[in-house]
Amino acid sequence: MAEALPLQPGDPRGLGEYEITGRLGVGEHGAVFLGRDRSGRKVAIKLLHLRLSGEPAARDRFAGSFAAARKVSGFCVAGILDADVEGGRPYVVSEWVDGPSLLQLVAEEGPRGDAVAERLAVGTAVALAAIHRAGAVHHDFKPANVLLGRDGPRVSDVAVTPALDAVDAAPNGRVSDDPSYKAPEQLSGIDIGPAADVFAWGATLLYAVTARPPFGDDAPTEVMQRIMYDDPDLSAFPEYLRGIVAEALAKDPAGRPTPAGLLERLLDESGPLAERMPEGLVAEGRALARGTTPPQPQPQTAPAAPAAPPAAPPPPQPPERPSSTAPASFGQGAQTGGDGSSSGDPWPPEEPAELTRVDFPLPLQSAAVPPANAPVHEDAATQAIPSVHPRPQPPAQADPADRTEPTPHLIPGMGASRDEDERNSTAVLSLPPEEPRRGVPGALDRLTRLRPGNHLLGVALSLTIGVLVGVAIIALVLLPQWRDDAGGSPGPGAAPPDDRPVSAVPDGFSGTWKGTAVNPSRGASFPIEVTFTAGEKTAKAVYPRSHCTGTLTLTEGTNRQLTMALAIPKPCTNGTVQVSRQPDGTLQYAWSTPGQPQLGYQGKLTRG
Ligand SMILES: Nc1ncnc2c1ncn2[C@@H]1O[C@H](COP(=O)(O)OP(=O)(O)OP(=O)(O)O)[C@@H](O)[C@H]1O
Repeated sequence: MAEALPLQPGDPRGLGEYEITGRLGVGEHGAVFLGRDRSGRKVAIKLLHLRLSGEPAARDRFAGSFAAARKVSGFCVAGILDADVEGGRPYVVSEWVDGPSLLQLVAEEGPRGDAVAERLAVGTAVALAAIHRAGAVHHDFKPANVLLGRDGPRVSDVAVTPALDAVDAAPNGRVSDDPSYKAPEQLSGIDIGPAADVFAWGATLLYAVTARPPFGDDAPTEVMQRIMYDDPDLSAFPEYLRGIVAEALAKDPAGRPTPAGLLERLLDESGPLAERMPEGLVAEGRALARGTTPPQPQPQTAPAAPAAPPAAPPPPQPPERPSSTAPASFGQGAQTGGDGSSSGDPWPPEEPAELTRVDFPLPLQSAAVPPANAPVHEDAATQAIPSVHPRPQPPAQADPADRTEPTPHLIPGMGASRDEDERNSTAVLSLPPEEPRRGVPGALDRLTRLRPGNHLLGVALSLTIGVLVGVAIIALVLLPQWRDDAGGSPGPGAAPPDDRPVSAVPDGFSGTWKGTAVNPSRGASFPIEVTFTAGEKTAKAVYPRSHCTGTLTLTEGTNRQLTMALAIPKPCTNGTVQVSRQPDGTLQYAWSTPGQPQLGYQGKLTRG
């Protein structure tokens, strides 16, 4: 690969004090040129697609974002040398790195082996630790920004994204960006901090060992969905790296190690990596892990590395011939471990492993647990046990046995005390106060006020009234409820039908419903199909784009709204679903999972 491509018509020949000599490439934020400073040193100059407003505050914010980044020193960073925001087109000058990006190398030569993975892991963790230690963040760490110099990996584009964010030129989570290496919090826009770089570190390493985007290569919305909910397959890592990468890819930023924490683990005395890394890198990494001043950057030459290759960056080589120019540690050349044994990619280069599609074996969230206070409907028989109190339930009434006021007995002479009997002899045959009188026909009401001539008549009247009251309760309260539970429509005058509880899917939900759910905070959307059958306790949920079919199980519901637990296989995610009938005849479908409201999505489904 040539050092740089020729300049094109329209490319600048100079920027400020820098002479432009060639083109290194074009990224999303602008073209990168090879240049020379006054001393003749080669530099990389990124000319940003950005016109800052004349507003001084925006320029200050933009320039300020580089202030911390310029303090970053270390052998694993392509250091920021200069940033100009005064001219018509801002540009950022950084150290030129003689080598391809990790993206280029893996795209051309396939997945890297264990030795490269571990060198990348340590080198880039050192870079991130140095960046964070300087008070900066990267926020666009990805394979394109890991440059493979002849002496090790170097992280480029430090502070460019935060600078653009500072002037609202690159809002986080923008759907047009490739989200593959963004952390969940960057997609949701909540709680974005240095931990996002650690997530990107894990995702970038996964790309290096699989040659596949860590969360698939579908549409950005699908990728975002997987970043938010799914754990990628890490089986391509050697065991000693797998656990560390898994922690780096934790969905919750608070659950991720810091770069210093990564280094502590990676360079642990008892671990296998330290002795395979260049001494200078180990010293720098351990100092960063301890929070002490790192030693002067040392070249990252591996302890027993083979003779350094020629200076030119590694071209994509045809497999027939060895790469004489590839970086010793990253290209096709053999890698040598600290013990002198070959621990790197062998020559001829290993065939890219027959990789299965990146898999997402475990849904993030376990099956949703219904709220603790949610009534658990058992079977239809127990559900049908009559309750004399129509729902919504009134406050629980005390057991009559606990009352201080004795309840008048229905049958005169059977009161709790003599006094009571006397009271009852003149004013009884009323219903107990807890029994609602509504629904008792007027004739019965009058009957209850009759003074009985003797106990026999009283007993007869009481029994008659009791039976009639029971019949009335059954007719007015229980029958409509039974009809509802069976999916029937409520009788006239039964109120309010929509809020009546059900233990099975009511008629109104019956059929197949289709629509699209969206997560507005992530700009993600995906189609959903749900099929309900009246009288069933479960329904079928299909997410066609992700090829998932799940089961919704009713946990609680009314004629209008059902709360259901969604059990669905990977790559989709379990959760709690609420479906509610809308006045316009549609269904509102809302998915959620406890404690993570930003992950929720919802949408309107129509029958069909
Ligand atoms: N400091 C550098 N030294 C050598 N080459 C560089 C340097 N910085 C960038 N490049 C090269 O320039 C090209 C474009 O880099 P750039 O950073 O713009 O890409 P990107 O990261 O994909 O884009 P963006 O960061 O804008 O999304 C890449 O091929 C990269 O290898």
